[in-house]
Amino acid sequence: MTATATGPLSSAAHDAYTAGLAPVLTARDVSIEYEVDPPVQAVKDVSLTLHRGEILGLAGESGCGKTTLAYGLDRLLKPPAILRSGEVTFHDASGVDIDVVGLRGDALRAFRWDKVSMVFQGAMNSLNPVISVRKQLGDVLTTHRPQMGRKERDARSAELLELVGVDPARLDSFAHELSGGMRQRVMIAMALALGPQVMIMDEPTTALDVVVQRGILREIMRLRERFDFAVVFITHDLPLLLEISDRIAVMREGEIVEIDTAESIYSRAQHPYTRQLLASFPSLTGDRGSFVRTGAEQEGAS
Ligand SMILES: Nc1ncnc2c1ncn2[C@@H]1O[C@H](COP(=O)(O)OP(=O)(O)OP(=O)(O)O)[C@@H](O)[C@H]1O
Repeated sequence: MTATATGPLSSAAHDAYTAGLAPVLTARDVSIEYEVDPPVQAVKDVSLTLHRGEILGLAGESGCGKTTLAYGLDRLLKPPAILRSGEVTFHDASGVDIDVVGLRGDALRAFRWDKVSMVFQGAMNSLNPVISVRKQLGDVLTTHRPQMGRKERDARSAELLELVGVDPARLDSFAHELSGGMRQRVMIAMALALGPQVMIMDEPTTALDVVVQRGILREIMRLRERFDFAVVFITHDLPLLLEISDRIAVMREGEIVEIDTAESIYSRAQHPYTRQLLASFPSLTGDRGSFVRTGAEQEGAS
């Protein structure tokens, strides 16, 4: 039995877990290709439901298609990438379903950031070095909330920095004056700015040292509790995903081969590839425990 023939493997515990949850984003049979020579089928017939308020971890080795899928869900694909087929539906909190693939122009711009925001791989390096944090946060608000006055924008920007654990006095700082951890927190503040219902985080902390990474992850968990957005969290770091995710989808060569609760993936993985992936992290037999979820240790300086 292959995943292609049967769809991803999952357990009865998974079905019980998802039964009571409301979907916020649904992908059906999504296929994405890079039109190069020869063409690369980066995502093959992926179906996936993200539920309101959940953290879904996307695991799999480099090149398996995680980033491409994430970009597809948020309509951020650029040539030579093309969404060959499939549907993506956003189930808005208002009760309206949005056909994401069909969005064009202003409707597409309003959807991105407003409904689904993204923290990119290496995002901390994409802050503009010659523009203050105030202006960069302010620009997101000016573009998407044109009715906001300057005072209101400033207040919201300060509030956003506070939310991500950065002193609002930093509003007048420039990127080069901030540590890597702070810059990444500012990027998360930007992603939070419009109160999205989904945040896609692609390796958001990989470039940071472990202590700073932990601090930021705990912040994301706290914010999720408070604002109830769903998170698609992408990383190679399976041990980390096991700690922070409600569910984990395991990708291999463009397909999701297994999707289950973090608990089931950890203790009862069914797919040989998932087991192989788990076995490749010796730390999983160690004592990393529930460090992020419990926040049991002191947050480091970041
Ligand atoms: N611009 C491109 N042109 C051609 N092929 C590409 C392009 N970008 C990605 N690919 C290919 O698409 C496949 C999926 O890549 P993708 O970056 O989505 O994987 P990933 O799992 O996110 O990897 P990583 O963890 O290294 O970011 C890979 O085979 C990759 O080589």
